Amino acid sequence: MSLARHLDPIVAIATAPGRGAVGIVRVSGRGLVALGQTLTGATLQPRRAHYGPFLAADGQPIDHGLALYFPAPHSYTGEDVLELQAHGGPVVLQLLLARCLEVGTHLGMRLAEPGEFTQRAFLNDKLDLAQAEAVADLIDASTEAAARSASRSLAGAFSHEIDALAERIVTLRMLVEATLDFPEEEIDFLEAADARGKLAAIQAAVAGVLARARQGALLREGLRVVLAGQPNVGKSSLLNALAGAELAIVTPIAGTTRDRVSETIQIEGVPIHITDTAGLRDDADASDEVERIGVARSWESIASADAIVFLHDLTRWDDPDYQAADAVIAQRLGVADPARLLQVFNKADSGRPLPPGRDGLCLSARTGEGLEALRHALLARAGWQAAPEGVFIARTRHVQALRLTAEHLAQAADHAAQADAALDLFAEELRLAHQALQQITGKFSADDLLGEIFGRFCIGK
Ligand SMILES: Nc1nc2c(c(=O)[nH]1)N(C=O)[C@@H](CNc1ccc(C(=O)N[C@@H](CCC(=O)O)C(=O)O)cc1)CN2
Ligand SMILES: Nc1nc2c(ncn2[C@@H]2O[C@H](COP(=O)(O)OP(=O)(O)OP(=O)(O)O)[C@@H](O)[C@H]2O)c(=O)[nH]1
Ligand SMILES: [K+]
Repeated sequence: MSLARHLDPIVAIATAPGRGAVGIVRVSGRGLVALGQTLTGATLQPRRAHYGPFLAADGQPIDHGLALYFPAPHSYTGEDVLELQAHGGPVVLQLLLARCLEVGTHLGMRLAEPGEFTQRAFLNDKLDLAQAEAVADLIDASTEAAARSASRSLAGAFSHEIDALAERIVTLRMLVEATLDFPEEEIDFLEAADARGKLAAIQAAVAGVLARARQGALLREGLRVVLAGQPNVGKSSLLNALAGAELAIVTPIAGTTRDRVSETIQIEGVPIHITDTAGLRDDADASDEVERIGVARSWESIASADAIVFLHDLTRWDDPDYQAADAVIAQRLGVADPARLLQVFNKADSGRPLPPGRDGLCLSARTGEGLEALRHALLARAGWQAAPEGVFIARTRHVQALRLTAEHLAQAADHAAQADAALDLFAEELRLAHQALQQITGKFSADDLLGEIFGRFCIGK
């Protein structure tokens, strides 16, 4: 992105759509002193709230509110930032937005694209890429633990770990590359500098960060669980019992929306997206298109689920029709990876034991007995183990970059282990490991990656 382009002032409503006590219109760019002057009729002091009118073209106030001016580089974006904090009505905010565009025409003022304020913060080195992503993850967090972790990542907890690893790889690379210039010393180099020992220590550190990033990604993405089973086995009752006081904070983001067939709960702060697959049984004789689509969706959620809870009814186990219908579902679920399947027997309060020859968890959605065991089984299936305090938020992208780093380091170790170790190959693997690691903080990244990351932000962020 050229310098000239990211100096174009941008403007957006920063607060959520709809009515609110206060609403903010935010501008970032250059030449904002004059803009503030025209809009408020006053000379704004840096970083000091100014109360007064926001003026329309005819000199009449659109509203009275607080104006805040942050001169570059000491602002969120690193550019001049002007905030108009008005009364939070949609019409007031639209009028202010239009007024900013009007007054800023000669500056090239335009509406901001989603994530563009944060993208500018990234381009101006206010935030690295992992921190910028954490901004979005903080806003989208559906549990308290996810929000706390995102906040830690935003403050730099994750980035610092990555930078420290990168630093250690750089030190080793410098040693190796210095030696490459003196071929006669190559033979002794690996011994003298304890390159193998240093590499092993870095590998261990990468493995540690990778394990924590996996936990962070789990906090962000959550676990997708599908409830499968015949009608009346107690799927809804189980969902309600699990939800109980543990409903995650529900947000309007696609996928965490609570509706008839899907709900997000939390277990130890891990978001658990549960989908009920009502209608599973009927797909063979689905009577209409709507039903067929419903059934197809059920199978889609099963295909993409991290865990499938196959629920059975202990009180009907002796009924041959019930068993036959269960077998049909079992057969269809059998195509799914058996490691994802949890066999769960409901209505244990009836006093019926686990059917002979069957393996699974017995519980009662009615009394709550056995629920704790199910919660633990779900978390274990997810691979959750960390205490939320030590966790930073992370994304699949980060986990993949760390895996790639670990692979290149392992390759480097292989080269170093050979009797006639090829130092140039060793050096090349270290370079690739370093590059993979830097993708996380965006010090090495492709433009299309940036577009993809910032394009998913909400408008005004
Ligand atoms: N009104 C308002 N509230 C907000 C934001 C905002 O843009 N406006 N934020 C937007 O996301 C978040 C806060 N993020 C911010 C980050 C840095 C700076 C800032 O002025 N940084 C300067 C000075 C730092 C300092 O004094 O220590 C700098 O980095 O140089 C401001 C807001 C949340 N709350
Ligand atoms: N005794 C006993 N009855 C239960 C238990 N859980 C659910 N039930 C009863 O079983 C019946 C069916 O429960 P639901 O939760 O509606 O079952 P479902 O699987 O969601 O049913 P569909 O929505 O038709 O698929 C209700 O009468 C519940 O009260 C339990 O743990 N013990
Ligand atoms: K039901």
